[in-house]
Amino acid sequence: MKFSKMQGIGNDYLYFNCFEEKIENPSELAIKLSDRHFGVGSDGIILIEPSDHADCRMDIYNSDGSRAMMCGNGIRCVGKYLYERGLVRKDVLKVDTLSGVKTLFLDVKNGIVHSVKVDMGKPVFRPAEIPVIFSKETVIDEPITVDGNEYRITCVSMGNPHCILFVDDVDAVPIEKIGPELEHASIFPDRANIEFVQVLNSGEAKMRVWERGAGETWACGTGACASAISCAVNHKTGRKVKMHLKGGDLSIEWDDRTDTVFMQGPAEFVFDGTID
Ligand SMILES: N[C@H](CCC[C@H](N)C(=O)O)C(=O)O
Repeated sequence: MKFSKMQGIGNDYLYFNCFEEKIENPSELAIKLSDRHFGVGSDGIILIEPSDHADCRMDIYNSDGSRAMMCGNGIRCVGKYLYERGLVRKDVLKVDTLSGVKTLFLDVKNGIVHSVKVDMGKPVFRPAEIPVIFSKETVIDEPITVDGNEYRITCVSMGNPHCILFVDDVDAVPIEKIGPELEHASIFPDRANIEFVQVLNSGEAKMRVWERGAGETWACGTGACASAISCAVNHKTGRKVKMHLKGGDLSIEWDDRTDTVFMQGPAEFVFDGTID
């Protein structure tokens, strides 16, 4: 099996070209290969598959083997992979995912994709569709108690579930303790990605993420979108936010006319490999 290791601001996955390879049990493979001591080391694996209504289909599995609906950092890498490995020769692409078809706008110079802008679709606030078990119509700055600890949360789906908490200092968050407690909280029937956000000014925020099925990662694209939206709905920033993550920055814009969220950021190859 051939794979390409790629990363989007430090959120690293192993990519398999399923136009050429057949992957039998991706969940088991994700667990085995993601291990940073006994495997290749990654936050999960991503399958690039044929599609009859898009340029390809993206299927993502977290490092714990769970299948996810969408991956923001991953889809930018898929766009770069398709273009630079010659599967497509255009700079506007459609990638199908379990949360619908996304449109990608590639910034190409001399045949190299320098950054990718993704139409991430519309945020979803209805608890039943996130999903989160809550009695109100939205979960915006709501108090909850988990394992005896009080939190104020904002929940939104970007095709996958996100729970955002605002903090004064992201670097001081005991993420290894709070992350899994909230990821597995009973109010999240499908678990959730947990983001901790420190607002810097009306156009910038710093964040850390405890990802569902992967633990703390260096970045989460859907999480950056969910965090920027949460900043806006809580009146802490405007609708254009530069999100500073451990692995780098993402530019997020929530269009007030179309309700659409755009995410722009880099995508990089690390190395190609083969597995016997
Ligand atoms: N852990 C996520 C999937 C990966 C998303 C993330 N890496 C991104 O860039 O959006 C979930 O289970 O919903």
